[in-house]
Amino acid sequence: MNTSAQAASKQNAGYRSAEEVGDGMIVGLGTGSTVFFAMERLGARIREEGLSIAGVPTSYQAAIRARRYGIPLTSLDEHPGLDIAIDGADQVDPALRLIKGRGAAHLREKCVCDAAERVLIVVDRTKMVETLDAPVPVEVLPFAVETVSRRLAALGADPVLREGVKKDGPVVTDNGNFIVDCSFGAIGDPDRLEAEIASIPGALECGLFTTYTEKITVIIGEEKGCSVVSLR
Ligand SMILES: O=C(CO)[C@H](O)[C@H](O)COP(=O)(O)O
Repeated sequence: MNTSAQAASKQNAGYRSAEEVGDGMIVGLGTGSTVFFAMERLGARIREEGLSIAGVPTSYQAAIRARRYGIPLTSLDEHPGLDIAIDGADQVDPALRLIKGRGAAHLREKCVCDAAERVLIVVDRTKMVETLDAPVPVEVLPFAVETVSRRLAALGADPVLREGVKKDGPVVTDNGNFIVDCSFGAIGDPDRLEAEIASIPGALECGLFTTYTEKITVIIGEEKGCSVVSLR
């Protein structure tokens, strides 16, 4: 898919997801280029229709974007139950299991996903795969980065500490932790792998999302229009 087709697909998915948001809702706001289109459209609905919502941002980047689009912000402390969350993904399999975290925001994104009644995942078609096989990001307590990396290697990964692009040294997340990217190749049993990673002390959260499939709706943006997939 060329870049302009991909941008149009992301925009269509993002805009479509914003139409699912109703007056008075508390909305989880994911991180990434696709969900930013959703925020842009939500901002337009606030201005044009008087839509009244508040968003819980999953990163500094999401908070900055939401403010720019005029979306009032709140927190999980104030709203531990969210009506809906909108987020992107790096890969989606036919059972609606996800790999997330290219933007290193998956720890907060998982908290928001867990707190939401419904979750809209906005992607372009390149993200839809038969088998999850992208590197799985793991947010790691810096104190334990070596022990966690050893345990991840024992699970079959090739763990790589994520380095900054416009910064020397490791990427530091919004929570003050490191990211270790783990290539496992094709992941035969994502549910088990997520549980195994969760059992490692110091591995704070991984980018596999396997337990929310029943409340997820995937909006797949196409160059023209969208298709919608859910298990319900
Ligand atoms: O998980 C994420 C950030 O942690 C993003 O949602 C995911 O990387 C998709 O991003 P994009 O919409 O820019 O392709």
